[in-house]
Amino acid sequence: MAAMVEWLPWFGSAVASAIFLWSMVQNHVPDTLRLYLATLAAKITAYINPYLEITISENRAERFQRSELFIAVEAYLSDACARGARRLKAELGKDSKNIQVSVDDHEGVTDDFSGAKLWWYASKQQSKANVISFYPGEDERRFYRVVFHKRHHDLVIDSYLPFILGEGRNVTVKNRQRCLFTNNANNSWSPYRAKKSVWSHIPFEHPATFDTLAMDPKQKEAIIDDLMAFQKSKEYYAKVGKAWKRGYLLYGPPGTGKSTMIAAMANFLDYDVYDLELTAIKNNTELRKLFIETTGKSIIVIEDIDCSLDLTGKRRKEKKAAGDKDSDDNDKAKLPMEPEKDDETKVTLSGLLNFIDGLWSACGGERIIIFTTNHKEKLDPALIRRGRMDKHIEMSYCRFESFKVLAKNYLDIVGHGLFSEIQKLLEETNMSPADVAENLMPMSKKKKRDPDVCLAGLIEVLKQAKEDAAAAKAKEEEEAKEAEAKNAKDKKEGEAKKDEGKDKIMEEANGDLKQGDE
Ligand SMILES: Nc1ncnc2c1ncn2[C@@H]1O[C@H](COP(=O)(O)OP(=O)(O)OP(=O)(O)O)[C@@H](O)[C@H]1O
Ligand SMILES: [Mg+2]
Repeated sequence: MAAMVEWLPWFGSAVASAIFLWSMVQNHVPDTLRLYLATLAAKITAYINPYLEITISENRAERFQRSELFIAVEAYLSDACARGARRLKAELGKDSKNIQVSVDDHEGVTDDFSGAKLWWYASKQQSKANVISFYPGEDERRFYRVVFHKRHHDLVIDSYLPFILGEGRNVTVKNRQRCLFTNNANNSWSPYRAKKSVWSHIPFEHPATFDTLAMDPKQKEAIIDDLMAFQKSKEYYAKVGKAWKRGYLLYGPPGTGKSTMIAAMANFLDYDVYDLELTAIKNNTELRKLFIETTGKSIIVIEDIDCSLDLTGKRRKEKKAAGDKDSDDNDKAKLPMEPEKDDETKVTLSGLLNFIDGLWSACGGERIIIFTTNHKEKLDPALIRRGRMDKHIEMSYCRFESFKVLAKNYLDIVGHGLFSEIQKLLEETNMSPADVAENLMPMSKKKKRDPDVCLAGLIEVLKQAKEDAAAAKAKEEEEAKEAEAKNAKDKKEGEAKKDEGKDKIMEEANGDLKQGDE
């Protein structure tokens, strides 16, 4: 069938070309008759061969670039139709460990679309250009050709090819090697280097998933639902005129799984991760450049936002207004000709807000922004108000529900005689999942992870933590009491001094009055 599809258009074209050539060689035939014969040849071709063909070649006009449509067709055919093909070829995907299977050259594949039948085949031809190539196969031009009945012309152009482009892009995204990007320090940006040099990247291979994430199951389910709703809401965001993005604030004590949650989200959504180090950015312009260079289907992360952003402008002004002695002294110390210090970060709150509000994220859709912090209360309310950070997620200390997930992950157990004691202790102690997990890892001498040993060890650690917490609390209370007592004493002494002063003034006044009477 594939061979027939391949030769059918050729046959029609050959007949038409023969007629046309014959007319051309008959020089004595007048022009009008030649034109008539050419038209006739085209009509005969159409009559004999009612099929049209569209060729999608690999190379774009710009050199060394593959046509996006070609890549999409390749991906689409390998995913949707390749099962019908008998000859496939396998290659190691670019920048990836995945093996990618596609339709082999000269192999035909059929596809159905809205009642139309389409025949695809892949092929290649030698480049006619006189170029010496250094790599084997470089002078070959690969192409895909689709053949269909001419009555489906409009359907194929208006619906089928756009459909293939969309589907192919989805498959390409699914098959790509996801990456973890980090921003380079400004001095490594170069106009001569590739566009992406503002970010460096490595393959993203974090194993965390929502199954391995220890947290309250209801909270976890709500987050998964939220992410799924976001992913499916392209049309909704377009309808309400909002950039297709969502902001999450993850807050909680160290070791409660904020970074792990980000990895789980990226794995769940199949997104890249851009880890933005604000302290390496000099100003808002650089921030903008970095954001523009991010791609869709990505999570942009700013970890420990309270530490990395001084929320400059506003806070400095506030400090000065309050007569901040340090900053005044610094200003005075500066010599008039001293150049401005250039290396401190000048990313401002408003620069960041601009981005979050959609100005910069509007250059591409499907992005998630995540801030993490250990101190939510330290953040400027403007930064985390709903609408900017749409969802605030608290990552809390390990309670029994979270512990059960860790026990399943680390020890492969869902129940144990020591669970009830651990449950009680976890309610009475604030221990992070990171610390609990650490105690579930030790191996026995037989190089095995023994649940009895690990859980008994965890109980000991929890008891110790409980005692430490109680001792710390008692100490705190004692210190508070001492401070209170000192305050009360100081107050008493102050009042006594005040009374003494008053008595003295009265005595002096009385003395003055007596002298006056005399
Ligand atoms: N909720 C959790 N579920 C599963 N593992 C966790 C969880 N919390 C912590 N861990 C384990 O502890 C380690 C540290 O956790 P993680 O880096 O996610 O904490 P964090 O909240 O980001 O801490 P920090 O505030 O210090 O950045 C992880 O590698 C993971 O193995
Ligand atoms: Mg972290």
